[in-house]
Amino acid sequence: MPNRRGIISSAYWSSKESDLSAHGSPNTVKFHVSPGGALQGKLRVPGDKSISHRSIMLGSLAAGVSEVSGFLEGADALATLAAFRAMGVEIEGPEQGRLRIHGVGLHGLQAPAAPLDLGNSGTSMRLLCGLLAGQTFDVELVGDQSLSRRPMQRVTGPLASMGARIEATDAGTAPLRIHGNPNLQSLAYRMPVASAQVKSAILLAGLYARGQTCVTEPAPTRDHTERMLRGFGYPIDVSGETACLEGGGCLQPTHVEVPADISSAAFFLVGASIAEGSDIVLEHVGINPTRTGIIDILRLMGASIELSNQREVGGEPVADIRVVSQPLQGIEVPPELVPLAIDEFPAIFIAAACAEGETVVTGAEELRVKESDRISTMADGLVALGIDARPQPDGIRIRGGQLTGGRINSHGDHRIAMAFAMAALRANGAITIDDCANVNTSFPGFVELAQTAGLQVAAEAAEE
Ligand SMILES: O=C(O)C1=C[C@@H](OP(=O)(O)O)[C@@H](O)[C@H](O)C1
Ligand SMILES: C=C(OP(=O)(O)O)C(=O)O
Repeated sequence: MPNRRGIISSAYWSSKESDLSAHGSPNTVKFHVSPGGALQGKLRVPGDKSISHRSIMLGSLAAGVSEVSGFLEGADALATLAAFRAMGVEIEGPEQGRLRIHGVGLHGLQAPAAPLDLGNSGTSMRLLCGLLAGQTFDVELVGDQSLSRRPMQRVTGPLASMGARIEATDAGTAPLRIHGNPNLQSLAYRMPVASAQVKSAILLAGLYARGQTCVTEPAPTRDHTERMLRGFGYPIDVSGETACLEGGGCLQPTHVEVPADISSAAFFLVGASIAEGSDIVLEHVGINPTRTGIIDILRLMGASIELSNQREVGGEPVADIRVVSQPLQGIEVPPELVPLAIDEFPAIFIAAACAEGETVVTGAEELRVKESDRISTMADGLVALGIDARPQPDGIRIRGGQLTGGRINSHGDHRIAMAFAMAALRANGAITIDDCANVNTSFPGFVELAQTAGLQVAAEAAEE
């Protein structure tokens, strides 16, 4: 409950937020961030969201008990977990990031009694479209207001050519009704958009299809599905930009160790780079090369980022990352890095606002169809803080300058909220950020961890 000063305890967050985000909640939480300060210390951010989703999905389809450690207990991954429980999978935990999933095998899922509510999570909805297309039962998938606006045709289209029958709204959005078809055809699909969600949805449908399903991507995207299928003993052939698998195999249970999420670490990479006097180490962060665009982009801007203790954990590369503050320069972000940093642009735009000169991002139109339109939401917020930020159809131009204090509407987008919280490190006045409840979708405990590191941030109950 909010206490007398309106500060919200973490217990209140964890008990309430998944409910709130799952139902297109009113604006119930705001962040108040005092200006200035520096980031210091050793931090471990929560588990990787993409890998956490996939651990539930593949663990549920395996023939036997799998264990997961480091699982992200955020609302998005918990929505996936609840969906599989509703389809008859026994899942013990999460208890401090540990789960025991009693996998039911490829053909053991049962019809859920009610629509599956995936809250704010695009990954859950798109991957489930593929995984559920070949079942023997029908399912309805629903989400919050933001998820109900996001394009689903990119998965329902290719899945339809495999024989999937998925009804959507006229706009191609959720709610989705999946009519299970146990006789899916295989597919060779060349994706028009660089999207790991589309690639994964088709590969998951391919598990149920007769013959070989192949997906070719226009540029590399995160490959956690491919790596984890291998970890579950499922043969998958990746050659160049094409991944292929045969349907009808069997997943063997395994132990998935989820590394810390580089997308959550990104806020601290940027915060420590921009705030003079900062020196932090982020421990045990996943550095899969399909996710490290943020490191490459910040280094091109002049950031001081060192990796140490590089190792492989459960099929994924991991490292400790040290960041020391450095003056940044504006750059033209190489378009080939865009898919490798796709979720990190809200944070990168804050780095750009603190850099000397202009930063130009192109080839990033995908940002317009995330939890919010991240190009216009970020541009509006930066302009509100006195920065020259010009949205373009496929990106943005940002000229670095002095950030002022001000009030930001995050439009319920977790990454916008956290990015602007870090901006306060370089602002000359306080920043208030509205509509922050959804930070819990990807980063439970953000406020507490950021406070520990030195950010003067408080979560407060918003006046309703
Ligand atoms: O596969 C995944 O886990 C994800 C893929 C990306 O989406 P797209 O596939 O739409 O680029 C990313 O933005 C999302 O946060 C997670
Ligand atoms: C885009 C994101 O997630 P999703 O697509 O799963 O909602 C994100 O976390 O930034």
